[in-house]
Amino acid sequence: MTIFQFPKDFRWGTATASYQIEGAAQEGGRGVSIWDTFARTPGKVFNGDNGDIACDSYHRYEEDIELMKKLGINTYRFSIAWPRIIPDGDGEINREGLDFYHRFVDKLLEAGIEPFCTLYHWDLPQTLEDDGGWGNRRTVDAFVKYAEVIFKEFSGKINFWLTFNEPWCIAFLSNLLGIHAPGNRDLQTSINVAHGLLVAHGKAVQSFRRLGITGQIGIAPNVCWAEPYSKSPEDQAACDRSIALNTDWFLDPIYKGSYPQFMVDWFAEAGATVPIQEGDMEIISQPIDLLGINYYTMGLNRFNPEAGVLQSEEVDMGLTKTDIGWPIESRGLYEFMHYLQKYGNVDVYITENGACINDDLDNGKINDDRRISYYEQHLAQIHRIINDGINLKGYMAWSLMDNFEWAEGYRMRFGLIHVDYRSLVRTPKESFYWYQNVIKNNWLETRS
Ligand SMILES: CCOCCOc1ccc(-c2cn(C[C@@H]3NC[C@@H](O)[C@H]3O)nn2)cc1
Repeated sequence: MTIFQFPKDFRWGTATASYQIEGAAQEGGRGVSIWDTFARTPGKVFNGDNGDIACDSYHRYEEDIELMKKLGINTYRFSIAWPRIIPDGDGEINREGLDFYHRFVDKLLEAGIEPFCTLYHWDLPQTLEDDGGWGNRRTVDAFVKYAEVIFKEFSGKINFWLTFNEPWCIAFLSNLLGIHAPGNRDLQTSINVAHGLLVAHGKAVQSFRRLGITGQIGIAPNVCWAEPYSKSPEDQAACDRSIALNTDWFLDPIYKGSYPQFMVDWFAEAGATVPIQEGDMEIISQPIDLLGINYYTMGLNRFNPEAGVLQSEEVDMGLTKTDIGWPIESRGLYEFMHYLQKYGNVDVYITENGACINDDLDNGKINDDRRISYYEQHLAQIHRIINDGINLKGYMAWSLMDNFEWAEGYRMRFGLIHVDYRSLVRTPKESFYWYQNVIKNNWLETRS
């Protein structure tokens, strides 16, 4: 048994997102999002599941906050649904939507829990997608208007802000691979989306500074750490492309004011170019205060000319996998955090980390020992990272509770709390009590 002590001001939290937990999709003046549309498109989401009810957190948020208090977290990452605030994307403001989030945030603050707010966690108003989505500057301007409404409403209540969750998913998973909403499958479209969201990010940060909003603002890329299958230059290059598309493609423009040239050249070969307008890169590279990092797994990659636009394929490493099929390898988090140092020792929060383990109720308990093992391994890496002097300031487990896992629907469960989707009864899993103990002690006690 080993004890890993964490810094006294380390933030312990959990994370969720609006479309995945709220439900009440046709209530409170909410408009239609691209995920409402995508989920209703036959074949896009497992079992035809959708977010109409989800965990019903729109109505049950007080119960959720009681469970957060019981867990002992001091930070809670959530997202605001743009379609609740400006239902048609860039028109009238919906006061009822703002009032819902005021009630929610006030309850969090009452419970002594720091709100950590994501402005955009994938639920784009459908009207804007109908008019070209993130590739249309109208959407960029609409996002800035939405962000300014939220900043002015919640300045002083919310002090931690993220503009976008997982830009790689927004751009490439959703517009090149077509696996998430809106389901496009086009390289140029995905590059246009990536650029549009980066400009929107930069403009929102400019507004944040101009309006004198309290707190810190950043963005939350997801990590795809990968190592080469062999020492061949081709396999190493395939690895580099895979990592870069999740990380450098977004963080180079933000921290360096330019895209990674080797990737720009790679896409040019494929006939796609970045639609940069005069002044864009200066806007995108506004200084930010923090980074959210979402880590789940890592890959072993090799060159394969048939393997998609990156010509990079993952090889099965024979590692234990979670129930969604992702290899469990916490070392990738450690390696990635050192890779990230090329942007400087910036303040980082792990804004998502967790395991899909589909254990169900067994005599009223959920003995999700595999999830405990996953967290134990990854928190041990977090401790190593902090010990190496990297400014890792906090950790948010994905997720507080089981919820709508996008194209997987409700079959994939990431929660510390089990949700019965018929009764909506919440049941803390054994991992909930394990994490509760880590938070109470502010140390990790490994079992081996
Ligand atoms: C066959 C080709 O496959 C390509 C990869 O396909 C995927 C699918 C899904 C993901 C994915 C899902 N999550 C968890 C979410 N993060 C944000 C939060 O909302 C969680 O629900 N992270 N990454 C990645 C890649």
